[in-house]
Amino acid sequence: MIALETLSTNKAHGGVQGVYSHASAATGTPMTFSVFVPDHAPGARLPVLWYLSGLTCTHANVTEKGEYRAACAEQGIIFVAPDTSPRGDDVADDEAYDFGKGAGFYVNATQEPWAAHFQMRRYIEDELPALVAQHFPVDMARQGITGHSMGGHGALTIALRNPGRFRSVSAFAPIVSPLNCPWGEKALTGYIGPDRAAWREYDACALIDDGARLPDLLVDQGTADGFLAEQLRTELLEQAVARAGMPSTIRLQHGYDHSYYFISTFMADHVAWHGERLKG
Ligand SMILES: N[C@@H](CCC(=O)N[C@@H](CSC=O)C(=O)NCC(=O)O)C(=O)O
Repeated sequence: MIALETLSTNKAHGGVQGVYSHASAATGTPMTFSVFVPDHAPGARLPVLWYLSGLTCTHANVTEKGEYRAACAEQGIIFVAPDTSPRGDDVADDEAYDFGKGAGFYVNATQEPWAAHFQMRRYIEDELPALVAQHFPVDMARQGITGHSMGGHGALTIALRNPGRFRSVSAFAPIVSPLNCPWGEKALTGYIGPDRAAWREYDACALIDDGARLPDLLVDQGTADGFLAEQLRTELLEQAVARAGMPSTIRLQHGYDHSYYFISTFMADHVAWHGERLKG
């Protein structure tokens, strides 16, 4: 069994909100994540919703500001929030907020100096699920995934690359095409290198164009989001799902920005949407 250190636990909405740390083989660093486990019958196994956070975040942003616990308690869903990058003094970094620590982009870096620790795809796709399955009462046949901004990009691309693994997929204000926005071009050039063909497995629109499909999809995007026009480019996802004939619900929410005020407003909707698909 992989060792897990409990950093804190607090009773909330009848369940337990915990924060945990472990030594990650994928990143070669300690990694911290949070888990909310609703109250449940002894021996019961609950569905799990993975939430991937955006640029500059740790597990703490959504844990403190995401307002998911009441909805998860009602739906009986375990909510897991990982960090967004490896951390530590020997981990490469960049002065900018959109590259390096806090900006792992859910990729396996191949370029130096990033490759040694920036293996967030492997961490999120393989290592953390195995760890969570060992330590928490999850039913791994009932997984959903969501995320915000860079984390929305992570949720979409991980789900598209792993058909059948997630029964439900949603996103809040996701980066939909790193090939076509400055955040994505900078991060993928740095982590993966200049060959843009190698970026396609990290681009939701390219994955859909290349044949990947989801059973359906929920996206909420605020119209007053300052990143919408240049970075998020929701219209590219609308075009990709239309080309593919892929069922999706992409909602433009009038007047909402990119913050956790927006995320927390629609969090219960997303948890309920996942709950419908994760039942039984
Ligand atoms: N500091 C930056 C903006 C950083 C930012 O807005 N981060 C978002 C995610 S953006 C895409 O991944 C976030 O979730 N921040 C944490 C929070 O608690 O709000 C700037 O000044 O432009």
